[in-house]
Amino acid sequence: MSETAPQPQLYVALDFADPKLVEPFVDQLNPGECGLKVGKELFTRGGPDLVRRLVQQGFPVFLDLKFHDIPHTVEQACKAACDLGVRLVNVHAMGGRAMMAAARRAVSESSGSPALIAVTVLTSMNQSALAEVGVTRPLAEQVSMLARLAQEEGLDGVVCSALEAHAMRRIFTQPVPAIVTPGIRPSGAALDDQSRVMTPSEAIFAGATSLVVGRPITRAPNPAGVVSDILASIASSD
Ligand SMILES: O=C(O)c1cc(=O)[nH]c(=O)n1[C@@H]1O[C@H](COP(=O)(O)O)[C@@H](O)[C@H]1O
Repeated sequence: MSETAPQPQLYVALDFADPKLVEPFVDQLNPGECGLKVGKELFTRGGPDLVRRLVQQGFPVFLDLKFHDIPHTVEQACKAACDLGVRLVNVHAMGGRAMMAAARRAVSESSGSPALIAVTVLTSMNQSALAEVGVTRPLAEQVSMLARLAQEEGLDGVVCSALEAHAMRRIFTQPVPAIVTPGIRPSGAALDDQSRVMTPSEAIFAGATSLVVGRPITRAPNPAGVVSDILASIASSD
């Protein structure tokens, strides 16, 4: 198991269509309070230089590219991700054991110390969406099965919904596992395309170690205020 840097309790998902919107948005946030998540949309438009700039500004960065490919390709992609100096990288557990082992090798051999986590079942999916892709096992069991595979291959944690966080704590027994939960909605916020959701304080209480929150922050009139409110609400659930 690698020695990884600590993870922030909150990653703000920077799902912006235009990279020019990132700088003024990020200027409102404090690297001591939250990390930033760069996903497929922003990375495809903004590229690695944008990620490097966020790292240079002192933010912990979660490069959320959910690699899912043959083992060699994922190994090389993970090396490239680590070279950017990010704090957290992810792969899809559905890529299988050999793919996760290749990712583990790449990240362990990198000079940085990002945590490597596996996406289990996307938080946008429910039981019937899972059945449509041929998985008839109960959703929670599917999450646990994939998490066990990831744990056996030495990954540092998982991405799952907060509904499964408690079960993940029994699978990842290291002192500081990375149980990263998107699908977080402050009470009353729109669900958007998320299915398996919890509020920030419920998620931390359930065992999540880092929350991923996008639209409830990025679309708010006062994003820094929402960040403060979320951090205050989880401080009492630790
Ligand atoms: O890996 C992820 O970050 C992720 C996994 C998952 O199962 N569900 C999920 O929503 N995400 C990401 O988390 C973010 C959630 O954004 P909001 O729904 O706007 O809060 C998006 O950037 C998603 O790509």
